[in-house]
Amino acid sequence: MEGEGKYARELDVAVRVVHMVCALCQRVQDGLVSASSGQVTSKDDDSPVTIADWSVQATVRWILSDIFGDHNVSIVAEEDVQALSKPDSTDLLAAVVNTVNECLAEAPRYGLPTPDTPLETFQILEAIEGCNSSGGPTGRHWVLDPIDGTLGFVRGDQYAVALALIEDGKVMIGVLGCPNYPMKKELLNYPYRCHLALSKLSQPDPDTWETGCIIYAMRGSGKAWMQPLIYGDMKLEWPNSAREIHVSGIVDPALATFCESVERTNTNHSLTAGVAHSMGLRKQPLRVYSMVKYAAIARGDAEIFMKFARSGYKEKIWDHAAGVVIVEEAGGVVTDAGGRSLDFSRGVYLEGLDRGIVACSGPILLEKLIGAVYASWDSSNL
Ligand SMILES: Nc1ncnc2c1ncn2[C@@H]1O[C@H](COP(=O)(O)OS(=O)(=O)O)[C@@H](OP(=O)(O)O)[C@H]1O
Ligand SMILES: [Mg+2]
Repeated sequence: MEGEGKYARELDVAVRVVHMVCALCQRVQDGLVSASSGQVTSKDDDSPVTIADWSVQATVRWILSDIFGDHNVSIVAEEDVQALSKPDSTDLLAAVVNTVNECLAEAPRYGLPTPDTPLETFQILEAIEGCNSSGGPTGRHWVLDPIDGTLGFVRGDQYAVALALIEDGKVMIGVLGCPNYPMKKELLNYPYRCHLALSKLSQPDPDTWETGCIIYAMRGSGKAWMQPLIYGDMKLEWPNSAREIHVSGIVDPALATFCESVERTNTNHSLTAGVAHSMGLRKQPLRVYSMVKYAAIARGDAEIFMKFARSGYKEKIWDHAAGVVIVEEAGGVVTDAGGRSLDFSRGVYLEGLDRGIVACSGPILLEKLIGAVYASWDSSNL
């Protein structure tokens, strides 16, 4: 099991807290999908943010600070309090305060501490603001994407909660909560809403893992693990049916599946189509929101992931850290398009990235993929 090693305590806490906030997210997503409007706010860059983004960030900060000590915890995370502090955001802020307190009240079921009294608004704002570290080459930094794939989240589709721990510039542990990624991989092939409609007709069955999963790994263990999400009144009992996961053994491009971003603003679909053609991939791309794509590679449900953002866009560490260590420990490889490892030591951004990010189930496919990127690059219109 994963219970040994320098980061055993951190991993245990990280897995528990991700389980807990996934339940929060599912409640909010159910509400969003059935509500008509008014629950999604736009940030200054026009990207969407919901009460779940802030609530997850505040909850994770409170738990990590309580367990490891406020002054020992540095967190690099996606959200700030700007939109939440506007004069017309009172209802939004009240909803966040409620959501965080509801979630923390459940903490003992996850083996986590709970506050003696509900947190006050200022404490919750402080917790969100307290995640403003910018990482760097030395020391320990937690990296959190409270909701990765916010578009998928608001559309009732795939999203992930991603928590990683970086020490001295290296990602040492990664946890991905994928509440809408059940055991059956076929379900990734069509919008999650369809599955949701079907599964609402019956109670989730833990043996078929219909409720989604948590995936995690510790650097150097050579292992990656998956647990089913708990639901209803269940208590998180370690090891919670954990099972080891591994990347796919497929090396023939004709049999390989590649996955990529849904939104064409986030990746260049015509470039990836050219690369796919050049390396002999035959299957249709699997377009999935969020870091669930890394989870798909680690679980062996897909063999290749590519992301080529438009030039000028800088990738953030919270969109990749957890996924990278999980894929690597599950037996896969993640590099930039020049075959170099991603550098998590340079702050909030993945500086020095050569064109884009690729992940493969192994070195044979990676070599072919990088060759195909070189062959396709000049004809792409980036
Ligand atoms: N222009 C642009 N180019 C590239 N990447 C961008 C861009 N804008 C945003 N982002 C970041 O991409 C994150 C979502 O990536 P995905 O691969 O999951 O995309 S998609 O949702 O499937 O379309 C997304 O994460 P979330 O904000 O957590 O959803 C962003 O951090
Ligand atoms: Mg993200």
